[in-house]
Amino acid sequence: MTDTRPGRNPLDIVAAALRAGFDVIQVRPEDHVTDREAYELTVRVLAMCRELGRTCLVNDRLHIALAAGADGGHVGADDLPVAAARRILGPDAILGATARDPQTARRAVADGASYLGVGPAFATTTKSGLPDAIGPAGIRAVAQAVSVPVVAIGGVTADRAGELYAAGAHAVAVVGAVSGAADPFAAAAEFVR
Ligand SMILES: Cc1ncc(COP(=O)(O)OP(=O)(O)O)c(N)n1
Ligand SMILES: Cc1ncsc1CCOP(=O)(O)O
Ligand SMILES: [Mg+2]
Repeated sequence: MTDTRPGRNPLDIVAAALRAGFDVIQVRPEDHVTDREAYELTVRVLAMCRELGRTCLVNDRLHIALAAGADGGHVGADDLPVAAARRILGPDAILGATARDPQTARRAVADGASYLGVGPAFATTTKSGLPDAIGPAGIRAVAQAVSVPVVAIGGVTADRAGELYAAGAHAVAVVGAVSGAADPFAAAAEFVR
């Protein structure tokens, strides 16, 4: 996931992550990023993904996903409802939804989510205002409740990704462990390894 915090260089980090072998990039423009900036970032990330046959999603701002021609989007509790997001993106797009418990997860899938982002798996400082970490057990509870892929998110490090896969995660989503690393390529490669 892109890191648009001041002082970070999202494009360089995306390039490193793709070179290391990440399959999916989610463009996640934070609130201070204008639509124009988010669109331009998405167009550039999408071009990098297309060159390598990787997938590009856009968080929250589905109009930008559509305008840029991205593969889909992701919505959470403060964003468009999943069913509305599905109507906007159409039947074939990838649509992720955030869920922290089995009930929300089942509802999101019934409403059209094609994968679920589940967390925070562990404590994180990347996003404020999050509930307590749910740990591998929380990931397992959701993974057992649905048949779509579960993506564990929040405080994920390469060291701890294995616990999440063992709990039923299909993938992990990462911001800080790659973007905050002294060597983002090496950090991303460690995840892939
Ligand atoms: C893969 C994935 N999982 C969860 C989220 C979080 O979405 P949301 O809860 O809407 O929070 P923001 O990312 O919008 O701040 C995600 N983006 N991706
Ligand atoms: C957007 C979001 N939602 C739950 S945790 C999180 C941030 C993930 O970032 P990091 O990988 O740095 O903990
Ligand atoms: Mg959101």
